[in-house]
Amino acid sequence: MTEQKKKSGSSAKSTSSSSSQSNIRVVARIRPLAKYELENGSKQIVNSLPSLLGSSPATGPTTEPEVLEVKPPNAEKRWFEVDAVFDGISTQRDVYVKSGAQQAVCQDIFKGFNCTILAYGQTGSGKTFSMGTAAGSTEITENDGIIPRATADLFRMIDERCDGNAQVELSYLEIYNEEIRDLMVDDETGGKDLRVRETLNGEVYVSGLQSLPVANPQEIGKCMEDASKRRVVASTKMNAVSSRSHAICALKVKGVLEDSTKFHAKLTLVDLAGSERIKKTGAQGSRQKEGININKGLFILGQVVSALAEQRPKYKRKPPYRDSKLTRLLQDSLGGNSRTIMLACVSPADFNLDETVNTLRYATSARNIKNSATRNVIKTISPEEAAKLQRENQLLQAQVKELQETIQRMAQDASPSMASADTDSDDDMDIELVENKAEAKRIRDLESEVKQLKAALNKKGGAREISQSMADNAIVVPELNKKVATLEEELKMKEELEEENIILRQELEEVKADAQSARVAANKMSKIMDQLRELKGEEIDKKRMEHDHIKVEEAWVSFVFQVLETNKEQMQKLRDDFYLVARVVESPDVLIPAKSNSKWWQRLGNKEEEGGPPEMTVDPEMRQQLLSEHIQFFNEKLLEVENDIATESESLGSIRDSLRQQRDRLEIEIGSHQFEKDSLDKNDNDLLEQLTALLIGPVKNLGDFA
Ligand SMILES: Nc1ncnc2c1ncn2[C@@H]1O[C@H](COP(=O)(O)OP(=O)(O)OP(=O)(O)O)[C@@H](O)[C@H]1O
Repeated sequence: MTEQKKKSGSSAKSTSSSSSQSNIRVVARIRPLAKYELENGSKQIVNSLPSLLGSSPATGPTTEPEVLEVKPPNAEKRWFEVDAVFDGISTQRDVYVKSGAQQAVCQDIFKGFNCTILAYGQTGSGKTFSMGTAAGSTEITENDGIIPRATADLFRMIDERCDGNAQVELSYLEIYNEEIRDLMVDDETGGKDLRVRETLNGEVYVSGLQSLPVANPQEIGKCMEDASKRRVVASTKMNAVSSRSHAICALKVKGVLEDSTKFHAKLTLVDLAGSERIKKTGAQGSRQKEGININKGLFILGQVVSALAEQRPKYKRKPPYRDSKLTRLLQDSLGGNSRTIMLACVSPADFNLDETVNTLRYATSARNIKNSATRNVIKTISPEEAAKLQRENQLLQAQVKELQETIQRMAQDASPSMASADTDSDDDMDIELVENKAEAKRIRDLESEVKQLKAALNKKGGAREISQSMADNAIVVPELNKKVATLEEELKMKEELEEENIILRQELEEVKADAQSARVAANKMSKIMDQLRELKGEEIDKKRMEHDHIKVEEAWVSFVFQVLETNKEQMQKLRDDFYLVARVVESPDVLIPAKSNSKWWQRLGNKEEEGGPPEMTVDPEMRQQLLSEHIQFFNEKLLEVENDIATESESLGSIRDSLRQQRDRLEIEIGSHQFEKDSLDKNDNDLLEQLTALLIGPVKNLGDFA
């Protein structure tokens, strides 16, 4: 069966409805660290905070908000509040029950509310895992996601509450590269590039989308299994089986409950393609084009979410539903006639920090979106009401009969005059008899009118046609009135929007002016930074020169030191010589070695001879005297020189130490100045960029919007 009008949910005319306003329910799921994340050394930085109320067993949706903590290694912690948080050890059942999905399927649908369950998040964050695909088997297993659980519960409830008196129809589509494809049929049989249409009362539907009756979860499982094979998936660096399209599965349910209440509702299950950084996924060629289209659709979705979530009346704007197929089809789920649960899936790894924070930001703002879900139910009437209506009906039937008889009589009364009007020749004669020609024309016109009336009355069902047209008018008039009211409302909204537009433009101008001053400030800052860098450079050069100078001085001191050391050695040698002489003088038997001690020879009163002093022996008395005299002389001299050297080397040593200290200090100073300079170089552009983004970003956004 082809679904001609895939209504987006508003109640049909015959349906009595009551509407309820509720916020979108947002839950978050943190999957365990993936293999690729473990391999690249990622750390877990996203965790659920233990609930103040303790963890309750999964018996129903959570009633108090829960918190999720993001703790980046080098930045401040952040917290996000959502309706429920699931972590790496949460089970598929926990998610189904505590998110509220089970309640939507088992209760809300049977109250006649449209429900949507939508998974959102970065590529590879666990959307498909959480949503799952319908299982072909009867048993639900631990790993089955929301879809198989929902379809199993749906049919169980139909058995319980409708005694089998219900019909379910399934449609399944994907949006791939901004093209809608019917996943229930092969491409060759059509189902490609389907159009989104809108009825006069604003209901959105996909023209030509198949909607197949299904009798049990297994049939759904089979259909979805076939459909999943048609869905576009591919392997990327971040997910071996990455969904490259947004998939929307809808189950339309209608039936009669145990108390004879008729209801109809739609359960929409959405598995979005994941947002992705093209660089991270390594997507190329057609994969890259897919990625861009995926991101575009999700970007518009983000815009719709933020427009709907805006709390400040001044900044409220019309959600841009029409800017993408995805948002047009989700129009009822976001801010419309549906009870909606949004499942935000995130990775726990520091590697995906930016994407996780983005997803959670959207998630928390989506919690502000208010939907107005309408109950699509028809209450059956009481026996008293039925009897009253029956009486009214009989009365009406009698009136109709009476009217029909009157009309018939009128038709018969008209017949004799018509009989005379039937012959053209008689007519001509009568007209000739009438003198006043104008009068004759009037009579002829009247006669033709009567003729037409007679024909209409005699025609089978003529009376019914007339009363039908009256009834139609009765329907058309209120409808026209309704349309006029809608138009008036739209006009009012338009005027309000125009007013808002003017205010926004003024604000835009103001922010633009602010941005201009921000730019000037940024330029100034850049110049100051240049100067600072220059100054730092100069300071480093100065310190370097000082350092080099000290190094030269230190080298000189070391050199002097070395000279002194040499002197010391020579002194030592002198002392040795002296002792040698002393020994010679002491012993009468030892001859003075002539050449090496010529000075001593002279000191003994001898004259220098060619070839050095001859070997000789000396008078012992004289020798003794000389000995003591020279020992004393030498000792004094030696002591003097040794003292000098010691003082000299002590002061040189302390000079050298202080120079070393100065040099070390300068090296440290140069190092820290260099580091500061490098940091200035590195942070300069970042700072400027950040400042510009901070001050100019809002203007850009406003500019886009304007
Ligand atoms: N809670 C979880 N527990 C265990 N494994 C998980 C969990 N969530 C996701 N995974 C695994 O992580 C991988 C990626 O998950 P999934 O395909 O569901 O991501 P996705 O968000 O649908 O990605 P894409 O947007 O690229 O389609 C899969 O191998 C899946 O089995």
